[in-house]
Amino acid sequence: MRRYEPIVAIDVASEKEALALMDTLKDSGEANHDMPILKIGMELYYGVGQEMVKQAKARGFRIFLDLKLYDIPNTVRRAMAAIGRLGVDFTTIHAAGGSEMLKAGLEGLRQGAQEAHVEPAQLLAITQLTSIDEQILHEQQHVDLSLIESVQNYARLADECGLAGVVCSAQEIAAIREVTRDDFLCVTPGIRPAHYQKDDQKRIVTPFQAHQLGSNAIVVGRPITQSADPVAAYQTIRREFIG
Ligand SMILES: O=C(O)c1cc(=O)[nH]c(=O)n1[C@@H]1O[C@H](COP(=O)(O)O)[C@@H](O)[C@H]1O
Repeated sequence: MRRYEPIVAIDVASEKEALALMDTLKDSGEANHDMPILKIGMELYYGVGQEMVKQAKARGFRIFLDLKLYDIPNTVRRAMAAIGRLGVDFTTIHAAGGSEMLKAGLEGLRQGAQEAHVEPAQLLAITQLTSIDEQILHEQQHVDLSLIESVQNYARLADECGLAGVVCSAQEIAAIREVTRDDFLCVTPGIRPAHYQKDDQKRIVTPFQAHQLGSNAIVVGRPITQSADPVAAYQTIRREFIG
Protein backbone atom coordinates (compact mmCIF):
# COMPACT_ATOMS: atom_id res chain seq x y z
CA MET A 1 0.00 0.00 0.00
CA ARG A 2 1.29 3.41 -0.98
CA ARG A 3 2.00 5.77 1.92
CA TYR A 4 2.91 9.38 1.37
CA GLU A 5 4.83 11.67 3.69
CA PRO A 6 2.56 13.62 6.05
CA ILE A 7 0.84 16.60 4.46
CA VAL A 8 1.24 19.79 6.48
CA ALA A 9 -1.57 22.34 6.14
CA ILE A 10 -0.02 25.80 6.02
CA ASP A 11 -3.17 27.58 7.17
CA VAL A 12 -1.81 31.08 7.79
CA ALA A 13 -2.92 34.47 6.51
CA SER A 14 0.24 36.18 5.34
CA GLU A 15 3.06 35.54 2.92
CA LYS A 16 5.55 36.25 5.69
CA GLU A 17 4.15 33.56 8.01
CA ALA A 18 3.86 31.08 5.13
CA LEU A 19 7.46 31.58 3.99
CA ALA A 20 8.73 31.29 7.56
CA LEU A 21 6.90 27.97 7.94
CA MET A 22 8.17 26.72 4.57
CA ASP A 23 11.73 27.58 5.53
CA THR A 24 11.36 25.87 8.88
CA LEU A 25 9.75 22.74 7.43
CA LYS A 26 12.20 22.50 4.52
CA ASP A 27 14.76 21.01 6.87
CA SER A 28 12.35 18.86 8.85
CA GLY A 29 12.98 15.63 6.98
CA GLU A 30 15.59 13.32 8.35
CA ALA A 31 16.54 12.77 4.69
CA ASN A 32 15.47 14.50 1.48
CA HIS A 33 12.59 12.15 0.71
CA ASP A 34 11.18 12.72 4.22
CA MET A 35 10.13 16.27 3.42
CA PRO A 36 6.49 16.92 4.17
CA ILE A 37 4.01 17.61 1.39
CA LEU A 38 2.67 21.15 1.84
CA LYS A 39 -1.03 21.86 1.72
CA ILE A 40 -1.93 25.32 0.50
CA GLY A 41 -5.59 25.92 1.29
CA MET A 42 -8.18 28.61 0.86
CA GLU A 43 -6.84 31.04 3.47
CA LEU A 44 -3.39 31.30 1.96
CA TYR A 45 -4.41 30.97 -1.69
CA TYR A 46 -7.19 33.58 -1.52
CA GLY A 47 -5.15 35.82 0.77
CA VAL A 48 -1.82 35.73 -1.02
CA GLY A 49 -2.30 33.83 -4.29
CA GLN A 50 -0.45 31.66 -6.77
CA GLU A 51 2.86 33.06 -5.61
CA MET A 52 2.64 30.66 -2.67
CA VAL A 53 2.61 27.68 -5.01
CA LYS A 54 5.71 29.02 -6.77
CA GLN A 55 7.51 29.66 -3.47
CA ALA A 56 6.74 26.19 -2.18
CA LYS A 57 7.90 24.60 -5.43
CA ALA A 58 11.11 26.62 -5.40
CA ARG A 59 11.88 25.04 -2.02
CA GLY A 60 11.36 21.54 -3.42
CA PHE A 61 8.04 20.73 -1.75
CA ARG A 62 5.35 18.60 -3.33
CA ILE A 63 2.08 20.52 -3.16
CA PHE A 64 -1.50 19.75 -2.26
CA LEU A 65 -3.58 22.69 -3.49
CA ASP A 66 -6.81 22.37 -1.56
CA LEU A 67 -9.49 24.64 -3.03
CA LYS A 68 -12.43 22.19 -2.81
CA LEU A 69 -14.15 23.16 -6.04
CA TYR A 70 -17.94 22.93 -6.22
CA ASP A 71 -19.85 24.63 -9.05
CA ILE A 72 -21.55 23.84 -12.36
CA PRO A 73 -19.53 21.43 -14.53
CA ASN A 74 -18.39 24.06 -17.06
CA THR A 75 -17.08 26.41 -14.36
CA VAL A 76 -15.33 23.56 -12.57
CA ARG A 77 -13.77 22.29 -15.80
CA ARG A 78 -12.30 25.70 -16.56
CA ALA A 79 -11.13 26.37 -13.01
CA MET A 80 -9.54 22.92 -12.83
CA ALA A 81 -7.70 23.63 -16.08
CA ALA A 82 -6.14 26.65 -14.38
CA ILE A 83 -5.13 24.47 -11.42
CA GLY A 84 -3.79 21.85 -13.84
CA ARG A 85 -1.49 24.44 -15.40
CA LEU A 86 0.08 25.15 -11.99
CA GLY A 87 1.63 21.70 -11.87
CA VAL A 88 0.66 20.74 -8.31
CA ASP A 89 0.61 17.17 -6.98
CA PHE A 90 -2.86 16.89 -5.38
CA THR A 91 -6.02 18.96 -5.54
CA THR A 92 -9.62 18.71 -4.33
CA ILE A 93 -13.23 18.84 -5.49
CA HIS A 94 -16.49 18.19 -3.60
CA ALA A 95 -18.03 14.77 -4.33
CA ALA A 96 -21.41 16.35 -3.54
CA GLY A 97 -21.28 18.11 -6.92
CA GLY A 98 -22.14 14.80 -8.61
CA SER A 99 -20.70 12.68 -11.41
CA GLU A 100 -20.98 15.25 -14.20
CA MET A 101 -19.06 17.83 -12.19
CA LEU A 102 -16.43 15.31 -11.03
CA LYS A 103 -15.76 14.15 -14.60
CA ALA A 104 -15.62 17.73 -15.88
CA GLY A 105 -13.13 18.58 -13.12
CA LEU A 106 -10.92 15.64 -14.01
CA GLU A 107 -11.06 16.52 -17.69
CA GLY A 108 -10.17 20.17 -17.02
CA LEU A 109 -7.30 19.22 -14.74
CA ARG A 110 -5.79 16.88 -17.34
CA GLN A 111 -6.26 19.40 -20.12
CA GLY A 112 -4.55 22.18 -18.12
CA ALA A 113 -1.63 19.92 -17.22
CA GLN A 114 -1.23 18.87 -20.84
CA GLU A 115 -1.16 22.48 -22.00
CA ALA A 116 1.55 23.30 -19.46
CA HIS A 117 3.50 20.07 -20.13
CA VAL A 118 3.31 19.00 -16.50
CA GLU A 119 1.98 15.88 -14.78
CA PRO A 120 -1.72 16.19 -13.84
CA ALA A 121 -2.42 16.44 -10.12
CA GLN A 122 -4.10 13.55 -8.32
CA LEU A 123 -7.71 14.62 -7.92
CA LEU A 124 -9.27 13.86 -4.52
CA ALA A 125 -12.96 14.13 -3.72
CA ILE A 126 -14.09 15.61 -0.44
CA THR A 127 -16.60 13.22 1.16
CA GLN A 128 -17.91 14.47 4.49
CA LEU A 129 -15.65 17.01 6.16
CA THR A 130 -13.99 15.76 9.34
CA SER A 131 -15.66 18.65 11.19
CA ILE A 132 -19.04 17.01 10.56
CA ASP A 133 -20.65 14.50 12.91
CA GLU A 134 -23.99 12.66 12.66
CA GLN A 135 -25.85 15.60 14.18
CA ILE A 136 -24.48 18.18 11.74
CA LEU A 137 -24.99 15.79 8.83
CA HIS A 138 -28.68 15.57 9.59
CA GLU A 139 -29.00 19.36 9.64
CA GLN A 140 -27.85 19.46 6.03
CA GLN A 141 -29.57 16.55 4.36
CA HIS A 142 -33.02 15.13 4.01
CA VAL A 143 -31.85 11.66 3.05
CA ASP A 144 -31.62 9.33 5.98
CA LEU A 145 -28.08 8.03 5.45
CA SER A 146 -25.61 7.51 8.25
CA LEU A 147 -22.35 9.39 8.03
CA ILE A 148 -20.41 6.28 7.12
CA GLU A 149 -22.91 5.36 4.37
CA SER A 150 -22.70 8.87 2.98
CA VAL A 151 -18.88 8.76 2.91
CA GLN A 152 -18.96 5.30 1.33
CA ASN A 153 -21.36 6.49 -1.39
CA TYR A 154 -19.23 9.51 -2.20
CA ALA A 155 -16.11 7.31 -2.36
CA ARG A 156 -17.82 4.86 -4.73
CA LEU A 157 -18.91 7.75 -6.94
CA ALA A 158 -15.41 9.28 -6.99
CA ASP A 159 -13.92 5.90 -7.92
CA GLU A 160 -16.47 5.37 -10.71
CA CYS A 161 -15.64 8.82 -12.10
CA GLY A 162 -11.94 7.94 -12.27
CA LEU A 163 -10.63 10.15 -9.45
CA ALA A 164 -7.45 9.18 -7.61
CA GLY A 165 -9.09 9.02 -4.20
CA VAL A 166 -10.97 10.80 -1.45
CA VAL A 167 -10.45 12.96 1.59
CA CYS A 168 -12.16 11.33 4.58
CA SER A 169 -11.59 10.50 8.22
CA ALA A 170 -9.41 7.44 8.81
CA GLN A 171 -12.43 6.08 10.70
CA GLU A 172 -14.13 5.40 7.34
CA ILE A 173 -11.26 3.74 5.48
CA ALA A 174 -12.40 0.15 5.98
CA ALA A 175 -15.89 0.96 4.64
CA ILE A 176 -14.37 2.78 1.64
CA ARG A 177 -12.01 -0.10 0.82
CA GLU A 178 -15.05 -2.40 0.52
CA VAL A 179 -16.40 -0.44 -2.46
CA THR A 180 -13.36 1.00 -4.28
CA ARG A 181 -10.43 -0.28 -6.37
CA ASP A 182 -7.24 -1.40 -4.64
CA ASP A 183 -5.08 1.64 -5.33
CA PHE A 184 -7.79 4.19 -4.44
CA LEU A 185 -6.30 6.81 -2.10
CA CYS A 186 -7.73 7.66 1.32
CA VAL A 187 -6.19 10.95 2.45
CA THR A 188 -7.12 11.68 6.04
CA PRO A 189 -7.26 14.96 7.97
CA GLY A 190 -8.73 15.12 11.48
CA ILE A 191 -5.41 13.95 12.88
CA ARG A 192 -4.77 14.65 16.54
CA PRO A 193 -1.82 13.37 18.57
CA ALA A 194 -2.97 11.85 21.89
CA HIS A 195 -3.89 14.57 24.43
CA TYR A 196 -3.99 17.35 21.78
CA GLN A 197 -7.26 19.32 21.74
CA LYS A 198 -9.88 18.48 19.08
CA ASP A 199 -10.41 22.11 18.01
CA ASP A 200 -13.24 22.14 15.43
CA GLN A 201 -12.57 18.57 14.29
CA LYS A 202 -15.10 15.87 15.13
CA ARG A 203 -13.92 12.60 13.56
CA ILE A 204 -10.35 12.40 14.81
CA VAL A 205 -7.68 9.71 15.08
CA THR A 206 -4.03 9.76 16.19
CA PRO A 207 -1.24 9.42 13.61
CA PHE A 208 -0.66 5.85 14.78
CA GLN A 209 -4.35 4.96 14.45
CA ALA A 210 -4.29 6.44 10.92
CA HIS A 211 -1.38 4.10 10.17
CA GLN A 212 -3.25 1.10 11.56
CA LEU A 213 -6.43 1.98 9.70
CA GLY A 214 -4.56 2.11 6.37
CA SER A 215 -4.49 5.82 5.57
CA ASN A 216 -2.43 6.65 2.46
CA ALA A 217 -1.59 10.13 3.75
CA ILE A 218 -2.43 12.20 6.80
CA VAL A 219 -3.17 15.93 6.71
CA VAL A 220 -2.02 17.81 9.80
CA GLY A 221 -2.29 21.53 10.47
CA ARG A 222 -2.37 23.11 13.91
CA PRO A 223 -0.63 20.31 15.83
CA ILE A 224 2.45 21.14 13.72
CA THR A 225 2.08 24.77 12.65
CA GLN A 226 1.09 26.06 16.09
CA SER A 227 3.67 24.01 17.93
CA ALA A 228 6.56 25.84 19.60
CA ASP A 229 8.80 23.47 17.62
CA PRO A 230 7.13 22.57 14.30
CA VAL A 231 10.06 20.43 13.13
CA ALA A 232 10.00 18.24 16.23
CA ALA A 233 6.20 17.99 16.05
CA TYR A 234 6.42 16.96 12.38
CA GLN A 235 9.08 14.35 13.03
CA THR A 236 7.16 12.79 15.93
CA ILE A 237 3.94 12.64 13.90
CA ARG A 238 5.79 11.30 10.87
CA ARG A 239 7.41 8.49 12.85
CA GLU A 240 4.06 7.52 14.37
CA PHE A 241 2.41 7.42 10.94
CA ILE A 242 5.10 6.01 8.67
CA GLY A 243 6.49 3.66 11.33
O1 LIG B 1 -9.55 18.90 2.45
C1 LIG B 1 -8.97 18.94 3.52
O2 LIG B 1 -7.75 18.99 3.56
C2 LIG B 1 -9.77 18.77 4.74
C3 LIG B 1 -10.91 18.00 4.64
C4 LIG B 1 -11.59 17.63 5.81
O3 LIG B 1 -12.57 16.88 5.77
N1 LIG B 1 -11.13 18.08 7.00
C5 LIG B 1 -10.04 18.90 7.13
O4 LIG B 1 -9.67 19.25 8.23
N2 LIG B 1 -9.37 19.29 5.99
C6 LIG B 1 -8.22 20.21 6.07
O5 LIG B 1 -7.18 19.64 6.86
C7 LIG B 1 -6.56 20.63 7.66
C8 LIG B 1 -6.69 20.20 9.11
O6 LIG B 1 -6.09 21.13 9.93
P1 LIG B 1 -5.93 20.90 11.50
O7 LIG B 1 -7.29 20.64 12.07
O8 LIG B 1 -5.33 22.19 11.98
O9 LIG B 1 -5.01 19.71 11.66
C9 LIG B 1 -7.24 21.96 7.34
O10 LIG B 1 -6.43 22.63 6.38
C10 LIG B 1 -8.56 21.58 6.70
O11 LIG B 1 -8.94 22.49 5.70
